[in-house]
Amino acid sequence: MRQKIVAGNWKMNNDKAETKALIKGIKKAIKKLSLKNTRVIISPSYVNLSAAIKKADNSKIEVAAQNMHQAKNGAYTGEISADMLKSINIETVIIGHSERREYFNETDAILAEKMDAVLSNGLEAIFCFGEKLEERKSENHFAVVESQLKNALFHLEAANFKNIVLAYEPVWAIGTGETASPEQAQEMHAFVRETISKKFGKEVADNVSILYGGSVKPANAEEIFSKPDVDGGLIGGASLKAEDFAAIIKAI
Ligand SMILES: O=C[C@H](O)COP(=O)(O)O
Repeated sequence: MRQKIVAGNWKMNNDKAETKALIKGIKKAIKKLSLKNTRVIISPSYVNLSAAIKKADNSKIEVAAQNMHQAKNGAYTGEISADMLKSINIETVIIGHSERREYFNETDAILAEKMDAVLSNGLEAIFCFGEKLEERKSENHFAVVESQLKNALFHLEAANFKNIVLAYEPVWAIGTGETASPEQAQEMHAFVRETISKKFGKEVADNVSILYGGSVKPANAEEIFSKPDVDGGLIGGASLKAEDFAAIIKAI
């Protein structure tokens, strides 16, 4: 079912004490919100996932991982498997963030394997995609996004989309302070929904949540979230301050 979602991607920030303190702050700040049909997700680093789950227990906050390896187990030094995440009660994983694509060479083919691993393990994926600045400037942004979706998702079954959240993150808007305009976000989200509809049918497309990510702040969240095909946000920098994150949640 299509849901409103505000997800915070903490990236490589916050040690254990900071993780617990930030969760405490978010819990306090959102305590009185009704959050009907709205999910709040945070995504701390691997080493703090267990502490985060414990701290977020009995609250409105879900905890997700930022990445996962596609293999079941084996000689992959430094990597984390689905079984390991499941063993600490993680149910959601971010896949395909542009920083993983850029700095860790995660290709569409690898991301397709990661999606298979996430879904076959009964986990939920927040699948990220989005064009780079030069691709937008050369007006190739729709083609780039279409190919990212095709290459990583089009081998899946329609039923898999029950466990997929999409996150459009134009790379030029991540951490730059430059946000896609609400119109640009809406235009791309509508295109993504149409692309999903053509391949998997209207019901799947109507029910999938599509988040926008890229310099979402308390000041611009409401306008971006007001667009009909924008179902929420994947928040980086502004998710690291409880008041800012709470203000973005309120904006939904
Ligand atoms: O995953 C989150 C995005 O990379 C957005 O980051 P940002 O809000 O700091 O621009």
